[in-house]
Amino acid sequence: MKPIEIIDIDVSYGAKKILEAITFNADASEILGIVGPNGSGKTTLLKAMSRVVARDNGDIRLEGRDLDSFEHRELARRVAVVPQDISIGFDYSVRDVVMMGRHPYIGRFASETAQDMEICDRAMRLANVAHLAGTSVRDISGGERQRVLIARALAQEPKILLLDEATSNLDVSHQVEILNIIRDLAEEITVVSVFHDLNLAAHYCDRLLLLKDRRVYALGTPSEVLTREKIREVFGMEVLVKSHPLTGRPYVLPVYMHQSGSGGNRRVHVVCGGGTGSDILHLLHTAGFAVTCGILNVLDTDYGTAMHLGIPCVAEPPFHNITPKSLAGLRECLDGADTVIVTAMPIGKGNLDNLQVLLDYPKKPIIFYARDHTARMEDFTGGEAWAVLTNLEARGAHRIEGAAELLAYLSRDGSGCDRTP
Ligand SMILES: Nc1ncnc2c1ncn2[C@@H]1O[C@H](COP(=O)(O)OP(=O)(O)OP(=O)(O)O)[C@@H](O)[C@H]1O
Repeated sequence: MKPIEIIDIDVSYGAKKILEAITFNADASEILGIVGPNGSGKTTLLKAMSRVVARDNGDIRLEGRDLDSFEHRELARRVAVVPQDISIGFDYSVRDVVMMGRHPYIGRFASETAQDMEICDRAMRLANVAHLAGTSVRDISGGERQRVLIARALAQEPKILLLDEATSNLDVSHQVEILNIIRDLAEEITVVSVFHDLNLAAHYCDRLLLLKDRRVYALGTPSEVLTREKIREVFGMEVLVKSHPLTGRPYVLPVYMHQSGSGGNRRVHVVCGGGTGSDILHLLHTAGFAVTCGILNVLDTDYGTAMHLGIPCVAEPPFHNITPKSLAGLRECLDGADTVIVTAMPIGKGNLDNLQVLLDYPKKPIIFYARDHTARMEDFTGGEAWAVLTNLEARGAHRIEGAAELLAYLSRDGSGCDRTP
């Protein structure tokens, strides 16, 4: 029996449908993260799970029992909520607020027992607010208030803890401290938490539920849910997803670029290597060019960038010379390209073929690209390559320095491609 099962629920505010056909369950001893854009219904889902808002239809089962069948105090002994709104109306002390978590256990006319006090003290210690016990909640910071509400939820000794962005007001060290406490607690209870920070969600959650357009868009492990494609689809944001070097969990790096759309799907092939092409691979890809690249070694930084961006790349395994098969792949890319960009990079025997092939394309517009003045072709290119580059330059290939200038050039006449002198 699952601690909580949500079966095909719809939730509305008046005539406005907020959630539709939501189905999932949370396992014992797991942290399930709810992620999704602003307004996608994350808070509403938590409210439905704690019976703060009613569902239109569908079932919610707590320990196999209909959520609606629980008497109020009975429910409060099982489900605790840390809300997004951390305002506390009255002039209570921190200890009073945390002790409210014991109300479901204390009879209406009874007073708190030594055991209640002990649990309350422990909750305050865990949430690092014990030193504020006698202070009014009006006289503490937003982050401290958030920790007080976490302590109140812990004092409730719930089986299911629902957190609505419960660490959003905390500084980074308190965020990690609280989430580590919650991680430890989750060995005994079920935690369902809304996260805006996808990296915290990836680190702390066993599974993620991604909401989009009122529905469950994805449900699975952080690696299954936090993919480039899904994030682009749901958040409309270009990101790189890498594997955290210490934990192996995914981490998400936003690509802080506007989608200019100036590429108009025109085709550009980039000959690069050693990280000299990564900036323009991003730039051209996000600008809407149909980019290909290679030939690259699979250990090359630029190869990694191409793979993260989903750019087709002709590649060789480590420590291999360029094979006829790869050369054929390169020719295929060059045949289809409107423009070829060669980045300023060291060119030795291993990658000289990349350049020599270009001599077979006398009419193909070629740009020698350097990221900035510190990366000039002269500085980086090996002697043997120089003759090829000079030859290409004599045929009209020309130099561009800086990504902005490159993009401006490619966008200038709608092609940047038919300017063979
Ligand atoms: N009490 C309410 N009455 C009417 N509409 C509401 C109410 N509360 C929320 N909404 C609307 O429901 C939608 C979902 O809101 P909800 O707060 O669940 O989203 P969310 O994903 O938690 O958003 P955020 O990421 O901004 O916190 C929004 O369009 C919101 O404006």
